[in-house]
Amino acid sequence: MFVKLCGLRTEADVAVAVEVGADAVGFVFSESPRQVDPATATRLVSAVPDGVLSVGVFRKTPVDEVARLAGASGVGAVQLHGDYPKEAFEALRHLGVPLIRAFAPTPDSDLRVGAFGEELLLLDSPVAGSGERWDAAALRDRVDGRWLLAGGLGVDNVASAVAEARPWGVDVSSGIESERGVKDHGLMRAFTAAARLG
Ligand SMILES: O=C(O)c1ccccc1N[C@@H]1O[C@H](COP(=O)(O)O)[C@@H](O)[C@H]1O
Repeated sequence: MFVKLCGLRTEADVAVAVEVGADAVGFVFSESPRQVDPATATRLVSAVPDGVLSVGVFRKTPVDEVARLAGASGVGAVQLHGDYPKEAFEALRHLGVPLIRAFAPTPDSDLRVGAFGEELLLLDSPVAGSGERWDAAALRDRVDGRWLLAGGLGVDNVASAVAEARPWGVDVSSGIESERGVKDHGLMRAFTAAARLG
């Protein structure tokens, strides 16, 4: 089970994520209570060791700005969250890093991994980063391959959510916080362990 811990803001957050065995860590570049400025992001990315994927998370940021920020910070992957069209993924291909297509699925969504040229699909609740739980059980018959489940996951529900939806991995932000934007290191550890129980 691939585990991504998202919205990290301090070096201590990164150190704990690495220690508890996260596969990926996310840094939010766009407007959010978890936003990190470019200099902080660059510093945090450089603290992520080989073998752990550092992901730059973007929502509503223009694509040329995404390219500039991702390139300058050295992130190992780019997550485009929301309504980015296929052309946005094509425009970022030159960065040479894996792209993650993240959105809230509707009955009409194209759920084929790679449909927009992405390496990973991330299916989330309607309001990204809100901690809102949603019913993802029906997805297990609609999507397969390298896809991450996100949205309202926490220590108490991640194992059952994984059993129901059968994702390749999980992603979490709110469920590992003591307050919005502040990571709880105990919850980061407990979440990572719980995600891998099933
Ligand atoms: O976490 C944010 O503030 C955020 C901002 C902009 C785009 C995506 C964001 N987070 C993503 O939301 C889910 C986690 O949601 P939850 O808080 O666990 O419900 C995850 O994909 C994050 O990358």
